[in-house]
Amino acid sequence: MDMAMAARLGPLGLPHAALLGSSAAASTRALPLAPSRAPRLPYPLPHFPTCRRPSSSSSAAAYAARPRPRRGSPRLLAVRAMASGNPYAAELAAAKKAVTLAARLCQAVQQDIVHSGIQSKADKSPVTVADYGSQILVSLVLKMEVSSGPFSLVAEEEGILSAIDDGKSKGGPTGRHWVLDPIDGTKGFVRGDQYAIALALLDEGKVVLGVLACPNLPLSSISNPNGSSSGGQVGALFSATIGCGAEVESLDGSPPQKISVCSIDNPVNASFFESYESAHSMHDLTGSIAEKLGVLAPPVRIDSQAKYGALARGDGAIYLRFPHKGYKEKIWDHAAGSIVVTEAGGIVTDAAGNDLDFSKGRFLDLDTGIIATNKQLMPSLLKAVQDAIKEKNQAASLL
Ligand SMILES: Nc1ncnc2c1ncn2[C@@H]1O[C@H](COP(=O)(O)O)[C@@H](OP(=O)(O)O)[C@H]1O
Ligand SMILES: [Mg+2]
Repeated sequence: MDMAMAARLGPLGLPHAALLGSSAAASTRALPLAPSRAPRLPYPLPHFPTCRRPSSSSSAAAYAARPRPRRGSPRLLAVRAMASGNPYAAELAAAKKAVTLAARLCQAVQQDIVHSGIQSKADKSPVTVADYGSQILVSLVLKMEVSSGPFSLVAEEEGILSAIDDGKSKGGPTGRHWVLDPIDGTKGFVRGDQYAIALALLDEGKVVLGVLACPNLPLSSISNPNGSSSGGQVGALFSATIGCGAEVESLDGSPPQKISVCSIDNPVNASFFESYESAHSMHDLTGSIAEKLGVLAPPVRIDSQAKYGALARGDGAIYLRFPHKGYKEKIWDHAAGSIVVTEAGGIVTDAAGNDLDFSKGRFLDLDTGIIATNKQLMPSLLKAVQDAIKEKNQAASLL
């Protein structure tokens, strides 16, 4: 970090109120890091409906039933479990608080970028401030709110200030690791379009919790192809915990609503999401997959894991992601989004139909692509994907 950047961040590396702007500074105050009155628990419990009990044969049930290390006082764990039935309730509440704060910072910076036309001058410093500031806020809130056990954060930004040096963690198959993308969809962020603050928790190599703050996503559903709003409330916070389903609420704090993927079983009625950036996903291949499947609607191209959120609440039926050869997917680009979709009843796999494996460190061990849809469409989607890839490879071998 250079000195100019350090000066723009206040003490402790927290973004200076002047940088946030008066409204953002006021809203930061409205969401205090510590409760103003002494509650019986050190954090407010979220209003979760009791978790559904996964069937005993499911991997979620086996996972939930495994012996787990003791974290926090036994009394606290008991109170938490009785109150919500969600063993990760405290972590979920902290994660929501963290990304909501980070989203407010990002919103203020994005407005500055869009209004000042900074992007055309190739001045990257506001993006850097939002990226680093978002990570600092999330890191500090998690540390303050979930203090038991060692703190491990796998994040996109590594080694900025000591406050976020935790982002260096390598992740892996054991222990607990927070996984953070402080601004996912940076290109969309700079353009004034969609982006997300994505935070997940890995426990023994599995994603057990995910939250996605999508400040520019309409709260109810996407009403036009680039994901922007044509009126109505904007700013959605998706969340999911393993075995407990997925929810959406407004970033301003409306009560959470359960969400589920669409139930479309005929591809003719389906639409599909993909990256806005053709450099991130091969639009020619996704077009060919859609054609083989019989999808008639044009692709809905939006940036970031907002796609996973939109899919999870049924705004569209399919998400296709096929990076160009040699690209290695990062765990922070998919951890939060994938659990939001699977807990909403969807399926997320690689192009061969295998579950994504988040236990291998900072990267996902795959190089073919990622697909997501509902259970009804997945078999025919997989076939279309494999046929399209085969055709593309054959065409390439003839060149
Ligand atoms: N060549 C590439 N192929 C695939 N993904 C890429 C890429 N270059 C960057 N990305 C990833 O794509 C993410 C954005 O995904 P999407 O296309 O869905 O908006 C980026 O996240 P960041 O913006 O956090 O860096 C980045 O991690
Ligand atoms: Mg990203």
